[in-house]
Amino acid sequence: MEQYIIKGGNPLSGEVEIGGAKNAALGILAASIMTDETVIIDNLPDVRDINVLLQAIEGIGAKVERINQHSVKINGSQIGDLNIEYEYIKKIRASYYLLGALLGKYNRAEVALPGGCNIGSRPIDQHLKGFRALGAQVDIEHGKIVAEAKKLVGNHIYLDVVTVGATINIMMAAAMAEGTTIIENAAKEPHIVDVANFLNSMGANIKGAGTDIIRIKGVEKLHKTEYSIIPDQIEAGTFMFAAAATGGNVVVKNVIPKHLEATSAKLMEIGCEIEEFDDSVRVKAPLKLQHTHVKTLPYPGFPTDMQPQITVTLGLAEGISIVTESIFENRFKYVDEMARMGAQIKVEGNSAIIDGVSQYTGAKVSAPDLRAGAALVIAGLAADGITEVEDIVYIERGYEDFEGKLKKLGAQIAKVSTEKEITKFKLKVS
Ligand SMILES: CC(=O)N[C@H]1[C@@H](OP(=O)(O)OP(=O)(O)OC[C@H]2O[C@@H](n3ccc(=O)[nH]c3=O)[C@H](O)[C@@H]2O)O[C@H](CO)[C@@H](O)[C@@H]1O
Ligand SMILES: C=C(OP(=O)(O)O)C(=O)O
Repeated sequence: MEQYIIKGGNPLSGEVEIGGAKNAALGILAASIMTDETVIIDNLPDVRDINVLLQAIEGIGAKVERINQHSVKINGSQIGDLNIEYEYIKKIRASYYLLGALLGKYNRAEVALPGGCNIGSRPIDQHLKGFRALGAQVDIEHGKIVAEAKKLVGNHIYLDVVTVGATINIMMAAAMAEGTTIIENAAKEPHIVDVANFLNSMGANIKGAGTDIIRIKGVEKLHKTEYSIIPDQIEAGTFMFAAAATGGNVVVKNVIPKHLEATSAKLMEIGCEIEEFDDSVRVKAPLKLQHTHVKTLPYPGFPTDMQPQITVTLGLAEGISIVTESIFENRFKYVDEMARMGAQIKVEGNSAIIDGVSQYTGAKVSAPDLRAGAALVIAGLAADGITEVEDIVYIERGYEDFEGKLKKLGAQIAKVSTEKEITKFKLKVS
C-alpha cells in the first residue's frame, strides 16, 4: 500500500500551480453527456474521482477520448445504458450527478446509492425531492435510485437545506424540462456557477447561479461546447494553510482570489500576510501563529472542505482556538491521529477545542478521508521528525501530484510502498 513519508521542519517556499476544481469537474463531466454533440473539457484535474467518473460515463456507452492529461473529449450520443453500476458509484459521491444528467436527457436513470468520504450521514432527500417536483417518479430499489418521468416539467423548488449536490442535480434535470424551474435556497459555491456556465455554454438558459435563487428556463436541446474548468479553491486553500503551518512564504498560482476570501481572511486573523494578485495569492507566515475561532458554513462562509486544514494549522497557534463544524457531523475523525503527533485538540459536540502546541512530533498516522488526509500531511510538514501518512488513496481522490507540488516548495516528502523505499528516504533525509 502506498503511503507518504515526510521529514518535517522545512518552511515551504516558492510557487505552486493549482489545477481545475474537482467538485466543479464532477458536475461538468456528468452534464457533458446531456448533448449528442461532442464536448471538450479543459483544465480537468487528473485525480482519482475524476477518472472513476470518466470510467462510469464510458461504462454506459459515452465516448471518452483523452486529448492530454488535463483535457478530454466526450460524446454522449451512443449512450445505451441508463444504469450506473455500484462498482463505480461506491467510490465517488458525485456519481449522483448522473441521476440529474440522465434523467434530464432521457427521462430515466438508475444509479446506485452514492459513496464518497465518510464525513457524515449525507442524505440525498433534497435531490429526490427536486426530481419529484419536476414530475419524476423516484424509488429506491435494491440499493439503487430509479428515477423516471413521462416528461419533466419545470416547478418551484425550495431546498430545506443549502446543498451543493442537490442544487447542481436539479439544475441539470431542469435544463431541458418543459417551462421554468426556480430553485430557492440554492447553494452558491463557485462550482455551482461553473456548472451553470458550462450548461449555458451548451445552450441552457440558467440565471442566478451564485445567488440563492436560480431560474432555469428549459430548452429543447443542448449542443457542443469547449469549456475550461475553474481553479480548485480547496486545493489552493490547502497549500495556503501548508504555507502558514510551516512558517513558509508561498505564491499560490492559477486561482481566483475572490473564491479564497474566507480562507485569506482567516489566515490574516492568525497573523499571515496575504498579497492578492489577478490570478495568484501570496501567503507569508508570521513567526508565531495566533489563535482564532472558525465555523464552517456554505459559501461564501468558511468551507467545510478546509476545516481539517485550518484545525491542524491552529494546533500550532498561540492560545485556544475553537473550530465548529456545521455542515457534516463526522468530520473530526483525524483528531485522534493528530493526538499521536502531540496535538492538544478536544472534540466536544460539533466543535474542536484546540490548545496550540509549539510543535508537532512526527508519527505514523492514517488518513480517514480526503481533506483530513491532506491536513495530516500539513501536520507532517510542520512536525519535528518523520511522519508516515497511510491510506493516501483518499488524498489522491482530490489532489493531483500532491507530493510533487510539495517537493517543489522544498518539502521533504516521498510516496513509498515498500520498507526498502522507507529506509532509503530516511537515509536521504538524516
Ligand atoms: C462532490 C462534491 O462536490 N462534494 C462536496 C459537496 O458535497 P455534497 O453535495 O454531498 O454536500 P451538500 O452541500 O449536499 O451537503 C450539505 C449539507 O446538506 C445535507 N443534505 C444534503 C443533501 C440532501 O439531500 N439532504 C441533506 O440534508 C448534508 O447532509 C450536509 O449536512 O458539498 C460539500 C459541502 O460544501 C463538500 O464538503 C463536498 O466536498
Ligand atoms: C468531501 C469531499 O468529496 P465528496 O463529497 O466527493 O466525498 C471533498 O471534496 O472534500
